[in-house]
Amino acid sequence: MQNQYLTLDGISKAYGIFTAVDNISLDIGKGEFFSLLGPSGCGKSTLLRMIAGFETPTAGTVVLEGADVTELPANRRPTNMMFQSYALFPHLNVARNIAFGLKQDRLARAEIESRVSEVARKLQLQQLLERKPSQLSGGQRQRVALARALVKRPKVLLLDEPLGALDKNLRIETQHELMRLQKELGLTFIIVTHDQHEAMTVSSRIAIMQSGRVLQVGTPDAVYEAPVSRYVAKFLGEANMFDVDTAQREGDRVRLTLTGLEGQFAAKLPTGVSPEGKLWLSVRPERMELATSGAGIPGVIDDISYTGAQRHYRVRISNGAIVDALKVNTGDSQGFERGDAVVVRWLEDAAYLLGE
Ligand SMILES: Nc1ncnc2c1ncn2[C@@H]1O[C@H](COP(=O)(O)OP(=O)(O)OP(=O)(O)O)[C@@H](O)[C@H]1O
Repeated sequence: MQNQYLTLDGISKAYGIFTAVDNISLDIGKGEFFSLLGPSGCGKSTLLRMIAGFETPTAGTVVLEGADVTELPANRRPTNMMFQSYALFPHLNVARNIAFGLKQDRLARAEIESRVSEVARKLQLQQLLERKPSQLSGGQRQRVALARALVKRPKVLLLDEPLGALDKNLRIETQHELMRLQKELGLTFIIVTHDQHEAMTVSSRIAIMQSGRVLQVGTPDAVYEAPVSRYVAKFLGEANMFDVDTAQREGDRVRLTLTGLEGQFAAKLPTGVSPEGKLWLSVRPERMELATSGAGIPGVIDDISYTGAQRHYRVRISNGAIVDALKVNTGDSQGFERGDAVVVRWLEDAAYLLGE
């Protein structure tokens, strides 16, 4: 990771007896595009608001560039939050909306004008400065909301579900726009999202949260390829889970038997974890191989769905469970038909041993 820039050390936030954020420690590097990812209510907004200074932690510290900012109010921190576009002032034009925060800070008029025109140029808003928010498209409103946050020249930009209001195509376009801007400006972005695709697309690293805690932190690749638990694996896409009967550790690998299936299987252990309690062997659907014969678990194609780019096979295997296999549509193969007898198998490095 890059240099430690923003450090959260043992941060908690309790509301009465309810703990929304529970003892989180994180190091975020300068220039990172960092995502807080988790389901509704897991505490990601509360954590972001503590970084911003809108909430005070009940325990722990926030250190930015070596300075403890835990008790500093939001307007005195070098952070700024981008709010959803519906928070724009409807009666002010784009230029005035962007300038609003700078006026509040009592900057000189010439300084305000030059900053507004600079940010308008970066966000391609020059032609729209006289318009009111109601005269803009959703995507344009979003850019104004972003301009309003960036014009204050924060060192860390905080974004809480910034693209939630956009339709799918615009959302993808705006994700790329955000990535471009983040690189161009060299700023640190911290984004809150419950959308795993979004987090995977934009982030240098992701923190996956559940019930006020961080379960795993890593690059999109690392968390997808080597999740530390069943929960993380399922949250970041699809995963086949085979019930484990017995597990025997051999270094960073495990020898396994699986419920209702003959023979021995092997899996990797996620780094730094020794899963306990109920265990599963996990294989991603795109790593699942289907063949007509040879070694593997026998099964029958139960259902096929075709999504254009991919074929999704549901295979009923010999212990009665359903296995999902995804195949890229290369156009040159007919694939399998419903009712075909197949064997399913995977390369050993595609399998992980996971606990709850
Ligand atoms: N001011 C408050 N008083 C009491 N409880 C709160 C307060 N703010 C948040 N909470 C609770 O803390 C928990 C975490 O809320 P938070 O908004 O951080 O979740 P989130 O992960 O951002 O969810 P969402 O994606 O739905 O916004 C929730 O159960 C919420 O009800």
